[in-house]
Amino acid sequence: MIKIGNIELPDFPLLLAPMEDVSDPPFRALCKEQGADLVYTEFVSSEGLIRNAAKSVMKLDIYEKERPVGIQIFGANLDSMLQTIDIVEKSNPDIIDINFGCPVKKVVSKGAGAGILKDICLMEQLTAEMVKRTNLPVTVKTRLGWDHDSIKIVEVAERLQDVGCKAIAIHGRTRAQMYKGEADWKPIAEVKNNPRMHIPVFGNGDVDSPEKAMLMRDSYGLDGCMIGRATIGNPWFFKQVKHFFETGEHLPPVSLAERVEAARRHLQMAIDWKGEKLGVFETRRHYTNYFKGIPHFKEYRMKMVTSDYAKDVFAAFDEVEDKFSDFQFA
Ligand SMILES: Cc1cc2nc3c(=O)[nH]c(=O)nc-3n(C[C@H](O)[C@H](O)[C@H](O)COP(=O)(O)O)c2cc1C
Repeated sequence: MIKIGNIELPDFPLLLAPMEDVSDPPFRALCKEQGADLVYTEFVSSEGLIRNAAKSVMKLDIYEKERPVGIQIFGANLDSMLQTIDIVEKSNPDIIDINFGCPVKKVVSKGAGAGILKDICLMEQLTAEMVKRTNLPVTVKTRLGWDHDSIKIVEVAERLQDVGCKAIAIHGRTRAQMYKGEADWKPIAEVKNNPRMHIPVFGNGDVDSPEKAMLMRDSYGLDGCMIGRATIGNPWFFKQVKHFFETGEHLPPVSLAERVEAARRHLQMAIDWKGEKLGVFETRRHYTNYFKGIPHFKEYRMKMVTSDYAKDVFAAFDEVEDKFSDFQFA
């Protein structure tokens, strides 16, 4: 069993990575149903929350059925981050996660996200103060370092642990790499193998098959696996990995009927959550992913993403189900 504070997770838990514009409550709920052991919100701006910006506040919504869930926040200003804790606690998450890994310029230029990897003392101080401010477990998601020459992830992880961080998820790339090249899990294994390390160390980066998840578990000895891109349009990935762990066999490809059903449920949950107008709008970005591989899908996608009314989108789902009932996904 793996513990994050008092939260108990099974051995080698599978975590849904925080993903902007992807990890919304309906998607997280679908991933949970398919075997995700812990899910995270997309990152939420501390400055946005303090300004009470509707877009940021909405990201704090969670469903009971998706627990345990971590709300991920980012920022570089200590006062703002502490105020943010008070706001986030009202949503009653199970975990507060700090984003020390976002590589995008507009975030790092303010010293937030991966920008903080240039100032390990501030990273440590922010974590320490946030831990003191809340009774919830505080976890960190970060990258290997700012660039290849400045990787100090073993020291960083130990310092964060020593100030009370309860788990660390590490993306095996530096900020300089952005998403280029391959994720390197060796430095993550070094963090795990540090005899002083006792909090869970989760690996992240490029897990896109059950075999790779198994490699992370068996060859790198990590405590769990955080999965991002492989789950986009594919919440079934968690079930596929778990099935492979249990049987050594692959599940058959997900059928069109299951995909249509997931898209329907995603839309319905979004409507119940935000109302028809916003629910229809916010769910549009997911359709390409659910139906990836269908030939000449554009015509149907256009119907799904240009309509303002749920009934038209549901009708487009029915049409896809009808038209492509024989289509075999890879
Ligand atoms: C569309 C997208 C949005 C992302 N948003 C976030 C985010 O909000 N917070 C975060 O910590 N990482 C974010 N990431 C990074 C992922 O959590 C993860 O670290 C990265 O994709 C590598 O894992 P993967 O190879 O399993 O996708 C995002 C990645 C993608 C593809």
